[in-house]
Amino acid sequence: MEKSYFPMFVDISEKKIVVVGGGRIAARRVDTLTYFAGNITVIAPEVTRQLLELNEDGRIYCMIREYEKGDIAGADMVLAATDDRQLNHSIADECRVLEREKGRRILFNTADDKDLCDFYFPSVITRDDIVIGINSGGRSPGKVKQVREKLEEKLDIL
Ligand SMILES: C[C@@]1(CC(=O)O)C2=NC(=C\c3[nH]c(c(CCC(=O)O)c3CC(=O)O)Cc3[nH]c(c(CC(=O)O)c3CCC(=O)O)/C=C3\N/C(=C\2)[C@@H](CCC(=O)O)[C@]3(C)CC(=O)O)/[C@H]1CCC(=O)O
Ligand SMILES: NC(=O)c1ccc[n+]([C@@H]2O[C@H](COP(=O)([O-])OP(=O)(O)OC[C@H]3O[C@@H](n4cnc5c(N)ncnc54)[C@H](O)[C@@H]3O)[C@@H](O)[C@H]2O)c1
Repeated sequence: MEKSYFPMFVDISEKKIVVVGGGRIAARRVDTLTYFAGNITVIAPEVTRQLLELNEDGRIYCMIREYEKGDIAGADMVLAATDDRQLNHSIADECRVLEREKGRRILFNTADDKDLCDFYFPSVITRDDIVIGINSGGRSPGKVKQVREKLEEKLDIL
């Protein structure tokens, strides 16, 4: 049976979030996360201008260097979004080892392999107190984007 993912609205305001990678996808996700979370670290040798600005404003903390094993040790949530598939996968393994050996509970997401994710990154619309999350269970991310754009148009005329 095809799985569907439950839209659970979770308090991540004080969770420690580590994002590995600082390109287009990481920047898009960090932009969304800053609305919900106050403890975000980005680790990458190269980061987008948008991420640098968030760092300068003190909204996130950027470590401008390559990922090193152990960087995720204290994290509650980890997003791997590098263009190095092997690295993304080895961070997934590192999370699983920390869980097994240290009893840690880390929510892991990687942008390049839906089968390794504990959760999927949603498409998000925020309007005043309303938060809308959209997801297709990993089957149609392109369609999810279109639905978000259509909903935003409708909300704009309300
Ligand atoms: C919602 C959004 C959030 C965000 O990313 O911010 C998001 N993907 C978005 C867009 C998008 N993704 C892709 C394209 C180009 C192709 C196309 O057009 O189809 C576009 C369009 C674009 O970028 O324009 C390619 C892609 N996506 C995934 C893989 C890997 C795989 O399937 O295994 C690959 C191949 C990568 C490769 O080539 O290696 C996987 C995932 N992408 C997810 C989320 C998760 C649940 C998705 C769902 O709900 O089904 C999931 C499962 C896991 C995760 O990443 O959390 C965002 C729309 C935001 C918005 O605009 O509102
Ligand atoms: N889930 C999605 O929506 C989606 C959509 C398109 C692509 N992708 C996947 O996401 C990946 C990233 O895409 P992008 O467009 O952001 O790529 P990008 O090339 O813009 O960025 C890659 C980032 O990874 C960083 N990086 C590389 N090696 C690193 C290391 N050793 N340690 C830390 N950071 C390192 C780079 O410095 C850079 O910041 C793609 O390779 C693709 O597999 C996912």
